[in-house]
Amino acid sequence: MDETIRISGLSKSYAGNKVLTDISLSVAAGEVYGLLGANGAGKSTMIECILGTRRADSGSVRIMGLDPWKNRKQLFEEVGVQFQETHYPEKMKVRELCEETACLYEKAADWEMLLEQFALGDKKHAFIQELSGGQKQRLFIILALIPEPKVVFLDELTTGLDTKARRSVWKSLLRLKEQGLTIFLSSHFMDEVEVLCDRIGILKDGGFIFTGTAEEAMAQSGCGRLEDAYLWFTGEEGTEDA
Ligand SMILES: Nc1ncnc2c1ncn2[C@@H]1O[C@H](COP(=O)(O)OP(=O)(O)OP(=O)(O)O)[C@@H](O)[C@H]1O
Repeated sequence: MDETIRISGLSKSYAGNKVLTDISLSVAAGEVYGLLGANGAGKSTMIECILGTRRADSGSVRIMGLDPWKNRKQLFEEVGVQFQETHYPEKMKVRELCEETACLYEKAADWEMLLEQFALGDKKHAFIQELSGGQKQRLFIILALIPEPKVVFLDELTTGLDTKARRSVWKSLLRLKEQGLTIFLSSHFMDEVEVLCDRIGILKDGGFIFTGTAEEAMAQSGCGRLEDAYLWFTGEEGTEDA
């Protein structure tokens, strides 16, 4: 197995509150890994600690053998990132943002083709502030793909997208997966996870309460649907109105 991401003993606290405790994980080349967990479970923290945009308290991370702290520049030539909250100047046009992003990389994808692929071709000359929430989300995915990455991190991939846009994003990502892209994503949508992910990890109380395939999650829980299996593992079902 060619390993793309290796995480060993990753821990992170905020002001003494433990969010991640001794997390270890390995993601193979070409694999799509889905990180699941309730709001506040630590998914974004984990992605940020993996990428080195947030300092973990302990543990080590290697992405394609590179240390995100020590080999930052080299790493970000190979890694695409879409963060959950991304702020870009609103007075900038879509075309300008894509061009500027492409300039940062030695080799860059054909962003005009990506705009077409993600149904934003007609928004090339629009200001970012004129885009809807879902259109911005798709633009952020495109920006993550501009470096022609070997691995891409997508935090809450399709939050805010309508049904058609979600399906179109899935299709594009499956095409990229076929071409060998490794994808690490977080999601709250079980249908999405079932379509895209080879393996999932469910975070709760700082650690993984399940790792394996969606089928294994359903078999272990005795649930016929992934959403029910997820609720079974997390114990979230029926807790809201109790
Ligand atoms: N900068 C910070 N300072 C203090 N606490 C933080 C900080 N960032 C996150 N937290 C806390 O850490 C916990 C994990 O947050 P995180 O954003 O990683 O969760 P998440 O699983 O991505 O949640 P969501 O699904 O809501 O996006 C939460 O309790 C959050 O309040």
